[in-house]
Amino acid sequence: MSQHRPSGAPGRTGAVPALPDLPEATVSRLPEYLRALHALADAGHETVSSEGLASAVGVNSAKLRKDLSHLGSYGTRGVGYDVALLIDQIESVLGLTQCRAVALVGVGNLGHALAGYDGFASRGFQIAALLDADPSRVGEEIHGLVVRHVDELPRVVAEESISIGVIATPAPAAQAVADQLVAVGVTSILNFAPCVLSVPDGVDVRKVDLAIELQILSFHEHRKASLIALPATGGSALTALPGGLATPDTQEAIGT
Ligand SMILES: NC(=O)c1ccc[n+]([C@@H]2O[C@H](COP(=O)([O-])OP(=O)(O)OC[C@H]3O[C@@H](n4cnc5c(N)ncnc54)[C@H](O)[C@@H]3O)[C@@H](O)[C@H]2O)c1
Repeated sequence: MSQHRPSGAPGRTGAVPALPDLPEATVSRLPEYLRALHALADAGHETVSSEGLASAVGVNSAKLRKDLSHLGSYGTRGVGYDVALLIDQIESVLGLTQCRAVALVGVGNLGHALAGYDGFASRGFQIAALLDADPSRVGEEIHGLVVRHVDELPRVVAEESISIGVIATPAPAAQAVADQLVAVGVTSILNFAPCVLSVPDGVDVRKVDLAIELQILSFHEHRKASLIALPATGGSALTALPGGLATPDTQEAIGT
């Protein structure tokens, strides 16, 4: 779901060693491996087979081995992967060895829910600033953070060393907010507004749209219903929908 990811774009610090330019699909699966590995570690497992980890994540084991080979991680024959080591490797590649400060712009219904969510801290992210354009929201305290006016963005980003911006404004305001974030040096944006953002080279944008995910699930529901409705005549079931759409991978991540 990345809207823009120029290869080799420098990060803000520019001080990190060169990392392999991994396939985007691999990058999107690494957080899922990480989550499964943390669960295995919490349950006391020290090693895991590629099949075990693959099934915990819901991918096939060949894909998992290929993904992990990009990290130089091949496991040990007959033993599998060292859970703690693999956690370290994935966290290192994802840049999760440091806590990243996040600014949330737009503190309405969705913004409130995000601001109140405890789960980011344990994954290496700290919501360090809440900003909104509505003066009536400015000054409100949510989870110990006071909402500030969006005009304060340049100062807040500098003070809090913000590296990631989250946009939870209505769609018509989102591009202007993205422009403001970029202007103050933010190079990664997570966009919840249902619109496509235009950003310069070197800025990564990911978008989350639950309505789109629901529409994809709607397709699967529609397809399953069409298969059930087909008479058992021996014809190809996949002709029930236009183009014989085969969708083998029905478990896709939402991309968060
Ligand atoms: N991605 C998803 O799955 C998902 C789910 C729900 C909502 N949304 C989207 O998230 C966005 C927020 O939804 P909501 O229900 O919280 O809306 P909301 O109206 O409750 O909140 C939006 C907030 O943005 C603020 N705002 C408006 N313009 C601004 C600007 N220029 N700078 C800073 N703040 C500004 C408003 O003052 C308000 O507080 C919408 O675009 C909505 O479509 C996405």
